[in-house]
Amino acid sequence: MARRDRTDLTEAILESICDGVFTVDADWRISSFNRAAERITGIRREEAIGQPCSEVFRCSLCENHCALRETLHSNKPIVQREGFIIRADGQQVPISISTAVLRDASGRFLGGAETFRDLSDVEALRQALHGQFRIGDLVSHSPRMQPLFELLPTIAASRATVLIEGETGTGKELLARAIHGSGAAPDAPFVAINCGALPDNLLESELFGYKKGAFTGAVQDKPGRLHRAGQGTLFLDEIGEISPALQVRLLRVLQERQFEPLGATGSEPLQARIIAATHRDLAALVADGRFRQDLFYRIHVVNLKLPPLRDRLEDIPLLVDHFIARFNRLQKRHIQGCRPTALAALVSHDWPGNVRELENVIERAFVLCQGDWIERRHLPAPLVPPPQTGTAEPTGDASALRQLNAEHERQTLLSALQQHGYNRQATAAALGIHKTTLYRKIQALGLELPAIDGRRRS
Ligand SMILES: Nc1ncnc2c1ncn2[C@@H]1O[C@H](COP(=O)(O)OP(=O)(O)OP(=O)(O)O)[C@@H](O)[C@H]1O
Repeated sequence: MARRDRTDLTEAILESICDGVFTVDADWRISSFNRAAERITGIRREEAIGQPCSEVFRCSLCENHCALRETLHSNKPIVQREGFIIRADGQQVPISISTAVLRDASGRFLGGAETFRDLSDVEALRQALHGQFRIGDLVSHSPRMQPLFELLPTIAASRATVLIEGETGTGKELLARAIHGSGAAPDAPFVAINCGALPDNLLESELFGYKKGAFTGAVQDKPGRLHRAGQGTLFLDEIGEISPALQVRLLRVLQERQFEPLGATGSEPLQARIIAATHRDLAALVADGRFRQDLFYRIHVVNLKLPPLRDRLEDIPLLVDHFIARFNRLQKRHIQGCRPTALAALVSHDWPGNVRELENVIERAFVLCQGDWIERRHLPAPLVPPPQTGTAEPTGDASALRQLNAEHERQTLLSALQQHGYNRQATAAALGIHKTTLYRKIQALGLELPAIDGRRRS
């Protein structure tokens, strides 16, 4: 075969494989970059060729564990080393890397070749196996949230009215959006209104809308949110705050599935699905006579309860990673994670503001953190109180405290292991404990570590 034909054939093969492939010359500049590499990294070939590979291929291994550098030094290929890259859009993509030295027919050194495989699907499966759930933007791996995630597709497929209960910041609106987004009409409008934020008459006109001339100042028709939600979802946040008069009007709308804008001569059909939410105990409000029982039953058809964050501490590391990834994407930053001591402080906090408070704490840490890792000093004072003096015994339920400490220790160990690629020697050194102590703790806490090369490390 002629030399030119051989080159064309090699190029055709490179373009047809679904793993990313790039080659570097002796100066570490990229000399070829296939189509799959463009897809996985989000960087176009024209932008990549001729650039130093570490500027294009921003990989977690680049700095200390560059596989290609190791191969070029040792002359030995590396097969499927795991790491992640930061795509051009800031998204983190898990990959596995294999490397080889490139030589011509006479054995002359040409450079190196790296192939990399997108492990996003594998990682998603792995997360599913480890009990992580995600619907829309809502993430959790708490057993307390599991029934909710299991029910969600069935609830989303129905048009039943839903009542979501949960403390402030637990994700009620996010859950409502997830139900809407997983339903039959995800592209239909999702219209939210906070019933606790508006005075009665304004809330009424916002909900029902009005016709021109309905009152002084009504110079033109204004459709209400019941109308604007169309065939989508109307989210009534803080439903527990509406006045008795408006409770009656709302009850009629739900019973008759129609509503009348102020000043209208006829009624309009209600097409939207209603999802209501409250941070109050609505049944207690009914018992106190402050919320109508008949309306309660109308909106209580499906009832979902979001547990507070302090009752699902195991979600904190996952949520922290989730928010770090989001802020990295939004702010074009490359923060890698939280140091174990910072994570331990986060797990020990009570979170009265729930997930929203955690999100704010991470956002604040992004402002203060100039390096790659969020540390304890980047957290606000209430989370890192100065060391206690005195010898007073801790008060409260001892078993709850023990449980919290175990969870705290579990998260600290897991995070440290993760940061050191599950290398026990390095993890023990970082934590300042002996390797056998680390091993004992792993056993005692029943930590399941990921299988690597078919072996399970524990
Ligand atoms: N499980 C979760 N996964 C990811 N993000 C979450 C989760 N729960 C809450 N959040 C985030 O926390 C913040 C607060 O959530 P949301 O507004 O849905 O809470 P809420 O219960 O409706 O609050 P409020 O009662 O104050 O109206 C949002 O930015 C949301 O994206």
